[in-house]
Amino acid sequence: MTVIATESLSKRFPRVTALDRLTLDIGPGVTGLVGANGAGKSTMIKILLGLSPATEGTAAVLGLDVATSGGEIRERVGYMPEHDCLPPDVSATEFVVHMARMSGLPPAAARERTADTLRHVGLYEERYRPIGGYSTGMKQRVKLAQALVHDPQLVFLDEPTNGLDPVGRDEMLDLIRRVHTDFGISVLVTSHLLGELERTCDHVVVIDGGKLLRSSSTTDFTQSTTTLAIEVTDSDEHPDGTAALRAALHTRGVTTHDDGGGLPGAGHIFLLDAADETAYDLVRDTVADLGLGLVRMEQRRHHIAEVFRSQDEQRPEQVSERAAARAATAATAEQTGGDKR
Ligand SMILES: Nc1ncnc2c1ncn2[C@@H]1O[C@H](COP(=O)(O)OP(=O)(O)OP(=O)(O)O)[C@@H](O)[C@H]1O
Repeated sequence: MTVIATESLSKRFPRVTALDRLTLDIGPGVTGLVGANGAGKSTMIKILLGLSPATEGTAAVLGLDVATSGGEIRERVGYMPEHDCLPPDVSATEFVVHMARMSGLPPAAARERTADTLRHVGLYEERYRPIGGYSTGMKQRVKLAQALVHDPQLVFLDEPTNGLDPVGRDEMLDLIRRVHTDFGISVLVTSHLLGELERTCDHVVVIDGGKLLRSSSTTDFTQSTTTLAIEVTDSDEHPDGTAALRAALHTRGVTTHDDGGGLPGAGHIFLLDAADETAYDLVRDTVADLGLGLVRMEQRRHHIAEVFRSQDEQRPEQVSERAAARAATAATAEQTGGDKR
């Protein structure tokens, strides 16, 4: 089943091509639309909502043509805009009830749905306080609630983690995942951070400068590697268990590497290439011979940003330097919990 389909979709402004012949076929579930600032994410959402006409090409949302059925699409789709657009003097309840009424719900149903939705996004206790006194995270939740209150089939969430600290981002990403798992609502969520989408999304679409770089399931992006990450305990006999194990493996002909991948506890973790299962047995036996405890032996998965770095190395003519630099910037920003502004 297709939820969003575009065919050679383009949007040209006088000075810039915001979308350049984008062809996509997106199914149900949680889909991430990722790209740096100015990549064309918000423009795409506005076209899909039927709010802004495409210059060329076609697009359909839930089987409805965006050029002719904008009203019907907006009845069935929720939209969380990127920028702060909330009235400061009213409470979350008043605002969300108002938005529910605008969507056509009768007064009693609007109040009931508002209470349910605010509970779902974790704002139930605060629902009668004026929005002006809310934190950024609470405001993002109000924006999410108003997008969900009319029980849409699909929601567009434009940069919902913007301005949030790492804990707030994790909570928002969990909430987004639950929008799909608890209510069966499909989600299109945009982000400029490649890495945060791999935990949340079933499918990821990457655009750069309005062009499609890749559209794949998240598991295709993050296939397992043949690299093993190993972590062991220290012992009285081997106060640096990691060094002892690496030396022992070295004498048995196995080359190990430092972990450069930012796994938790990096420094105590090292990597080795495991071409086949004998490597697992060798590590297990060597750890046992040394009398150490094995904390972790796991196959590493690719991170999405790494995929772009390696694509750039392999196919420089197809993936622009600018795209790789942006991917790297996004990955760095994410590691430091940074925000784009
Ligand atoms: N109404 C407009 N008139 C002219 N140019 C526009 C207009 N809207 C967007 N653009 C340009 O189109 C390009 C894509 O913008 P868009 O807002 O879709 O990017 P984005 O990926 O959502 O980035 P951001 O997260 O910064 O909003 C940018 O170069 C932007 O300056």
